[in-house]
Amino acid sequence: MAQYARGSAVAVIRLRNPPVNALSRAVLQALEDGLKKADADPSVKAVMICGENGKFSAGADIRGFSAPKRLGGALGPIVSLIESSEKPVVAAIEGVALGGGLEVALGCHYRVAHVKARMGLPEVTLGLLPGAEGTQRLPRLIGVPAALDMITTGKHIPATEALKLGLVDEIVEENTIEAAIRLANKVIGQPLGPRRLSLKPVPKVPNMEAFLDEALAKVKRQARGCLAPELCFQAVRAATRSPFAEGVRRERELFQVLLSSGQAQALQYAFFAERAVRRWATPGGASWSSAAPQPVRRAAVIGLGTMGRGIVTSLVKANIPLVALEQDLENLNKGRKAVMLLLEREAMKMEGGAQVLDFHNPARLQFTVDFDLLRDVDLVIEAVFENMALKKEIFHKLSKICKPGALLCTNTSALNIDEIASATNRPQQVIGTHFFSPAHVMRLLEIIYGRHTSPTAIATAMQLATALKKVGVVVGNCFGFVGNRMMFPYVQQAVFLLEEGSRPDAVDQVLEDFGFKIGPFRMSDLAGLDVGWRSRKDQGLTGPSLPAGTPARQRHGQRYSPLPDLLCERGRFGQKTGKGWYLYEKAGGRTATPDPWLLNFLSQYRDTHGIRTRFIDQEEILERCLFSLINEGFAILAEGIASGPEHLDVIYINGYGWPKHRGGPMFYASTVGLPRVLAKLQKYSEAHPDVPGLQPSAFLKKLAAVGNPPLKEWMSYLSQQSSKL
Ligand SMILES: CC(C)(COP(=O)(O)OP(=O)(O)OC[C@H]1O[C@@H](n2cnc3c(N)ncnc32)[C@H](O)[C@@H]1OP(=O)(O)O)[C@@H](O)C(=O)NCCC(=O)NCCSC(=O)/C=C/CCCCCCCCCCCCC(=O)O
Repeated sequence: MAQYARGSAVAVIRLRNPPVNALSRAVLQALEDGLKKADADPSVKAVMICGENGKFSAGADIRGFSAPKRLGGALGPIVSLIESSEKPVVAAIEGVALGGGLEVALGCHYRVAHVKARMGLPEVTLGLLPGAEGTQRLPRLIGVPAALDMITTGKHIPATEALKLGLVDEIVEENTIEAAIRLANKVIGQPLGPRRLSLKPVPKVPNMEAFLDEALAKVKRQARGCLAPELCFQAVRAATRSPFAEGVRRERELFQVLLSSGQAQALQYAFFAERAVRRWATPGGASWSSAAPQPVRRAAVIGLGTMGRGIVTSLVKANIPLVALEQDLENLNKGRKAVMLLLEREAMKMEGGAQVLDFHNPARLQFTVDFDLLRDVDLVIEAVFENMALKKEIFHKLSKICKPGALLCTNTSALNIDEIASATNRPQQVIGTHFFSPAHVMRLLEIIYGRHTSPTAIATAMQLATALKKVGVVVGNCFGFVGNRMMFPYVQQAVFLLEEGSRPDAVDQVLEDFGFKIGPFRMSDLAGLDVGWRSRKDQGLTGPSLPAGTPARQRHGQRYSPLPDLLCERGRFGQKTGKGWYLYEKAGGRTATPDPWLLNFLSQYRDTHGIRTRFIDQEEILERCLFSLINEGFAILAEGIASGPEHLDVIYINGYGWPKHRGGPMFYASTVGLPRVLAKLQKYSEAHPDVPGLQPSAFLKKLAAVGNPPLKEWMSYLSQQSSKL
């Protein structure tokens, strides 16, 4: 709600809806009532609008957008009411003024912000646009280029930048409310016409149309199939072409298009899913609500390869003092140089730069080859090569050296956490922390608990994720955990499609058109084909340990494609060697071009194995890749490896380039409809009976059989299923 109070000549309207003062129906009604009351009271000469508990407002109540009676245009008229007030209205912006919250502030005649406040119009990230006249007022206040940037990206800007842009009139370090009341008193009686944004012209840009054409091309390039950025652009363009009232009409039309779009539903689902995964739970009964994290005052990272360097950079950026350890001086010096380079680059992007990060100070970042320096750290992240024997050796050493309470984390993408923990005297403090490359950039942190991992250890790893500004997702221990386990059947299908007649660029194109940042073959070339090759050799699927007489295209009675192994045997590791599934301009090059050699090689391969080349259409490519990945997701849920479909979706959006506007694989399955996913899997499985990844999971079958329930009810159908944990 909003609380109305009158002190001296300034009436105060305080938005109140904890925790972020979202604009619900009740808040809007109270805001409107407060404005009318102030208007009717002759002793009130000015109005100040602020938010409860140091937050102005995080905007419209997002849950309201999917409510049966949606409120689209409900806020615009209230913003107009504020602007048309004959008494000056001042916004006191503390904490955040986002979305509809900022639009309320734009209706005010003056804006005072606390220096630590953040402002933005993030509707685009929810598949919407600022539908309370924000697309028409903001360009009039800060100009078209800056407004377009804020509205089409949804970025939050700090108060200091808002002041430079002219978005706020004043920033203060002390009491924002007092400063706003002071300003309100000062401006009583001054003309309000020049302060009404709807009356201002949109500032001219030299050659506006050329500027807009270029801006549109950029927006389209970055949107990759997401609708909202382009419609945000169109709404701002309307401000440059039409009078205010007409621009508002256009904004409303576009808002309604977005509001009813599947993309908006997917993006809003993703918003809440990211928050839901913070409330982790394990089948054993441990949960976020009862487990308390341990403080991490000092950490250590072991191994300064690609992953270790990124992890060190992340910890430094999070202001956690640490020791970085390598096995010998040569690797240490190489690693130190690379880390320093990364940190210099990161510092350049930050206000205050290197001084803020303080990474030249050995008390904050110490490089060593001496394990003894790990005695007093609170947490260690081991990030060495994916080799079980090596990891066990390190964990054995750690359990002897580290203090009893230290948390021992292993950065692994697939290895068994329990086996690693078995090398220590404290398996309850061993946990998997699967970072994604580059570790200082990628937001996902998969947190894997083992059989003995304590709730405190999980809570501490989750707290670490928050400190590193990452999304931590707690999952159980199985080969590949959640992300890579779902990725295996996806990549497997992609390779099978090549065997049957497709081409790497055709498969990639279909998945990139779907919205993936990068298709499976480009991804594999980027990551390095040798990584999977090594793992397959370790598993005895290829290489010298493969028993003589094993059929080329079969392992353990199932279909297997040796294609990736054959490329590796020819030294084609991807970008690093200049050739893999594609050809690159040089070793380390990034421009992928289809390689005639590979196409010829594929055709010879098919001849050798008697495979009849057939045309494979886009639908089959998409369905076989995505539905096999989704199918594995259902198996993971049934086994209790993840506690809900939101976990899988958050992992895929933040770690695997899944297009956010499609909500994640499990949300996508819910939009396709589970009976359809099931029917397609059954069809493909009949055609390829030797591919277990295409055989529909029992959980999917059950959900389809009970009538395709909504995603949020799926887990309730598991009660009768057996959990492996
Ligand atoms: C930066 C944040 C604000 C805070 O971040 P942080 O401190 O990390 O905290 P969080 O964990 O993210 O959030 C805390 C909890 O608050 C919930 N939350 C946050 N914002 C909203 C919101 N806008 N609506 C609902 N709930 C919100 C969040 O889910 C957490 O709770 P939980 O853990 O999930 O339980 C950060 O939260 C953030 O970035 N928030 C989103 C900001 C944003 O995107 N704002 C834009 C919203 S869209 C908008 O404003 C559109 C305007 C166009 C015009 C619309 C006109 C219609 C208005 C009428 C609406 C009427 C609704 C009817 C409902 C009813 O019946 O009453």
